[in-house]
Order: sequence, then structure tokens, then C-alpha cells
Amino acid sequence: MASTESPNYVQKTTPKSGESLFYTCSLPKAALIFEDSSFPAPQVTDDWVADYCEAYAECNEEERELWNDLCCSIPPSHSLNPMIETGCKEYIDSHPPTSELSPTLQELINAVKIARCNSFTSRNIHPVTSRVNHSCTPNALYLPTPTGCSLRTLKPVQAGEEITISYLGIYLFASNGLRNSILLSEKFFTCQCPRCSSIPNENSVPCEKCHPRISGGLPEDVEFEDAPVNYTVAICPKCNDVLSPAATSLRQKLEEKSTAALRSEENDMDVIREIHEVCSQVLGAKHYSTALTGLTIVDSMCLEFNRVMILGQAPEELELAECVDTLTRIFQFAEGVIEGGGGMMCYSQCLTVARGLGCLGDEKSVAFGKVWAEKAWKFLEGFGEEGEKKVCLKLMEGKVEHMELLEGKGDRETSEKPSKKMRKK
Ligand SMILES: C[S@@+](CC[C@H](N)C(=O)[O-])C[C@H]1O[C@@H](n2cnc3c(N)ncnc32)[C@H](O)[C@@H]1O
Repeated sequence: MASTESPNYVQKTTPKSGESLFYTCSLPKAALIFEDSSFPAPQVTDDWVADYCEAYAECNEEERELWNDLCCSIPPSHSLNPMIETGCKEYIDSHPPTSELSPTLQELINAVKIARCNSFTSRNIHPVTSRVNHSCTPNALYLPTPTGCSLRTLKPVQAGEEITISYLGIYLFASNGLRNSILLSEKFFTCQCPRCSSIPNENSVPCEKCHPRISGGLPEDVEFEDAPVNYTVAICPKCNDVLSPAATSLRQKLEEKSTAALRSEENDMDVIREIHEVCSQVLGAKHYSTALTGLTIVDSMCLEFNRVMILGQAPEELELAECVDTLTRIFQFAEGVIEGGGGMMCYSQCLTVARGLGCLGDEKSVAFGKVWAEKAWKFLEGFGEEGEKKVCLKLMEGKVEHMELLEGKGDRETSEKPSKKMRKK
């Protein structure tokens, strides 16, 4: 049963999800569960098969044993397999064996398949963390460190609970359908967690009958969530109206379009802005398509604000106001999906907005900036890097000094567009 033990976790085999880690004691929020090492990190290039071959070839015997012991859930019929085999053959052809330690073709194929199922940020493999299963309501957070990674609790946990993290990056906030299509295509399993078997609300839309559209769109107060709204995917809980086939088809098309735009490498901001506008008019602010397209827009605005602030200037006031508006809705959406999710999803954007408002310099903006810093602090207090925390604390005191602020700029997880994040756990 247990093969690895420490004060905080124990490894057990479970019928539904194989090897799994469980808490052995109760822990408060943000407690360190364990620190883990990394196997040599492969280079991060598009040629990931060759990268993993290189990383495996560089491992010592003990590391290879740990690597080979990890699970491989790619089904034999999966379309990735021929590609992995070809890549490994190419690697062997360009790196002919030089000693007994040189890996064989079969060894490399196996190692790359395992890596595909177990790799973390920067494509590292961590021997203990690779035993942690995914949940769409995770209770732990994976944090990369210079030598490996650490796991911390996202909320208070009890002894006997399973340790779970999210493999989904920003798509943790997507619908049941999208989350599972990503997990299936990229991690080769269908999630068995409680959120996946409950009725989702993040892809629900305002009921057509309770909230009639005005010439195709929602009234502004519904679009922007000021009014109380009844949500439905199929049947409205209040008026029992059934979502019409036309509305269902429109919802699906918009979801598909927004997902394609978000996951496209091109990251065309004009297209994303257009889709975001339609999503917010038709699906409302509580739909994940509206929230994720909104986050991409906010991200690109924050990037620009940071550029301006590096030069010691304040961001353009109107643009900052637009960014604050969108970020407010995104934060509310994320909190509605997962408790504490606002900070997880967009703490670095909250920090940029706080800094931008502070830079405007007038009393009202500085005070508003403090409020945004406090939002970021709720997450950073437990999980932030020292530099980020220092900056955040200063902003909470209303202090804004351009150069000092730059020291702690740490756009970790959420500064990337969602498509890139998905390659991480
Ligand atoms: C990184 S490994 C986690 C440890 C793994 N259970 C093991 O036996 O070593 C990822 C694999 O665990 C399984 N898994 C993780 N989370 C799961 C979940 N929520 N539901 C079902 N299977 C899951 C899947 O087979 C997945 O490919």
C-alpha cells in the first residue's frame, strides 16, 4: 500500500485513479505539504520528444528508475504514439549509443510516454508530486521553486483527505465539457471528481424568458451582473422555461469560437475582443467564455501598463478604467466558481491594476489601488514570492515608487495566454 511516507502525506493505491497521495494530518490554508526535487529539466522547445529523450539520457540510474516507476496512461491506440516512436528513432539516429548507459529505443519511447503523462511546469518531472491526482476543486497548489517544486494547501484540510491539484491551468475555470476534453486529449483520462459530476454553473446562461434579449443582446444590467440573474443550461430553475434549440446552438457556437481563439497560438487580440463582446452580450458575465476572453484582454492591457510604468509614467486613465471594469467581473466569476479563485486566476493583474491606480496619484485612485492590492494579498499572503509580497504590502500602504515596484514584478501563472498555460499542470 504505502511506499513513501512523510509527516504530511502517505501514498496509497486507489481503484479509480491509481497511485494517490493522502494527508496524514490536518493542515491550515497555505501550509507547506512537501518540497520535491526535479529530474533534469528538458529544454522547453516545440520538439518535446527530443527534449525528453535528452533529459532521460542525462539522468543517472537512480533517476531513471524513479522516472520509469511513474504511471503511463496513454492508451496503446493513441495517435500520439507513432509520433513519439518516430521522434525517439530520430533521436537515436542522431545520438548513436556511446556506452552501456546510452538508453535503448524502447527505453526512450517508454520514458517519453511517461513524461507526457507526468510532466509539470517547464516540463519537469517530480518523483513525489507526479503521484498527486487532479481535481477540478483542488485542495493544494503546485508552486515551482528553483530546484523543483513545493505543494501548499489551498484551504484547511483534514487527515485522510486526498491531496489534489489542478492540471488545467486557467481552464480550471472552464465548463465541465471543456475541462474534460482537455484532460482527455492532453492527460488521457476523464476526471472523476465531484465538480465533474455536479450541475455546472460556469457555462450556464441567463434564462431567455426571465431575461429577454433586447435585439439579440442582454439588457446591460444583466450583461454586467448588477441585476439578480437566473441561470440555465437546459431548464430555468425559476420559470421552468427550456432553453430553445436556437439558443443552445448559439451558446455552443460561441463557446467553440471563444475556445478556438483562446487556444490559438496567434492570440489575435482584435478577434478576442470581438468574441468577448458578443459573449458578454449573449452569455453574460458569469459564463466562462466571457471570463476567459476577458482575462486575455486584461492580460494584454496589463502588459502595456507595465511597459509604461517601467518608463516612470502612469497608464492612460480611460484604459485603466476599462481594465478595472473587466477585471472586477473576472474576479467575481472566479470567486463564484472556486472559493479563493479570484486570487488564483488573476492576482498578478490585480497587482498591476493596483500599481497603475497608485501611479495616477490622486487620493481617490490611490485609495482604490489599495483595495486591489488587498485582493491580490489574499492570494499572495500564502502563495506569493517574497518580491511580489513586498510590492503588494507597499501598495496596500498606498506607496508607489516606480523602480521599487519593478523589483517585485512576478507574473507567474496567469500572465501567459491560456493556450500556453495548458501545457503546464
Ligand atoms: C500525474 S499522474 C497522477 C498519479 C497517478 N494516479 C499514478 O498512478 O501514478 C496522472 C494520472 O493519474 C490519473 N488521474 C489523475 N487525476 C485523476 C482524476 N481526477 N480522475 C481519474 N484519474 C486521474 C490519470 O490516469 C492520469 O493520467
